[in-house]
Amino acid sequence: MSVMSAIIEEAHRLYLAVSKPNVIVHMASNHHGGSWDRVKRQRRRPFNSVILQEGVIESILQDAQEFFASEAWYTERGIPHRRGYLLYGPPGTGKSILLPTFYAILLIHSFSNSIDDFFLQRAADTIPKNSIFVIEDIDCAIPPSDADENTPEMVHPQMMMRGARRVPNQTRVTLSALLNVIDGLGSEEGRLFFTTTNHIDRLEPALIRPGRIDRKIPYHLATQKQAASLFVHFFPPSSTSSSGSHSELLEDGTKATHDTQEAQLSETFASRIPSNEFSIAELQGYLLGYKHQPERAAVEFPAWAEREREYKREEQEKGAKKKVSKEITAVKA
Ligand SMILES: Nc1ncnc2c1ncn2[C@@H]1O[C@H](COP(=O)(O)OP(=O)(O)OP(=O)(O)O)[C@@H](O)[C@H]1O
Repeated sequence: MSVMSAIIEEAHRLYLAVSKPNVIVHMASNHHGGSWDRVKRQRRRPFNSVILQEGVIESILQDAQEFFASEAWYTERGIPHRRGYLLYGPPGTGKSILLPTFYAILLIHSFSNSIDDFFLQRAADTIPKNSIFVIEDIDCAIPPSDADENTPEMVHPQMMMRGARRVPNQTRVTLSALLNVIDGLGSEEGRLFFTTTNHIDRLEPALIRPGRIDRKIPYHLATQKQAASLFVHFFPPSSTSSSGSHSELLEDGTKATHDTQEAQLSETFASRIPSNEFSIAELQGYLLGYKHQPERAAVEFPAWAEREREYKREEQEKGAKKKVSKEITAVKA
């Protein structure tokens, strides 16, 4: 082996050693007209920290593994070796966090006037091998078909949380360019393509037809079972087993084991969660206020939920008033 190839092999070995526990995230940037030059490394998220309905993660993984193992099958039949997944559902349900469970991803995650057809095509042409291509919030990729010049702005779904700021809707990507990019993904070697949306109903049917999107995976607001899992994730039995403080608060007394106490607390918490009303992100926000107080976290949710509902009602009313006054201004003008 030549010195040079030994060095290359060693560099490769080191790269693998360093990168494995991490996800390498390349983000599309327009510094050089559409390249993947913004790279960050983040810890690979363990699959078991993503709390989805039973079997969802396993089925995606199995599907992806089978896809990578069947390159020859695709080639023999002349079918592009590409597989597309659409993750759709309300904000804060875990669509984005599933992605860093894979090893390397390429991410286009915010569409603005800096992204146009040229940018998109160039980024797609330079996708490194063995990476997963992700377009977040694909409904924001192209302007809505009913947009007119009087629709100067829209709310980016990720901005709909508290403190939301309106952002200009000036994306310059066309549907045909987006379709070309997705169709071109299989032209070299196997590509997994993931995209997410909060609004599946707003997507052009052509964008999600089979062959472009092969699996549509719905995400939902939290069930009681997911709420219980999240609670256990926050307060694993081992983290509090040395502290006996919470045992006094349990109704059935002192004889219960710590594991049983934890299980009881998570059940208590889950029983207070109305199914399909709050997202996991919202429940997580609530639990963060009780990092070291599992007993209080388990029982105080209803009061918090009432305040949240009130807040959302007020926000909705404000939004409705704003819309009416905008319409009045438009009619006057
Ligand atoms: N299913 C879940 N399991 C574990 N944590 C979750 C889950 N859903 C949301 N979270 C937590 O909430 C945060 C937001 O989640 P994420 O960004 O994946 O939501 P999203 O569905 O992509 O939202 P959006 O549609 O607004 O982009 C995450 O950082 C994570 O900590």
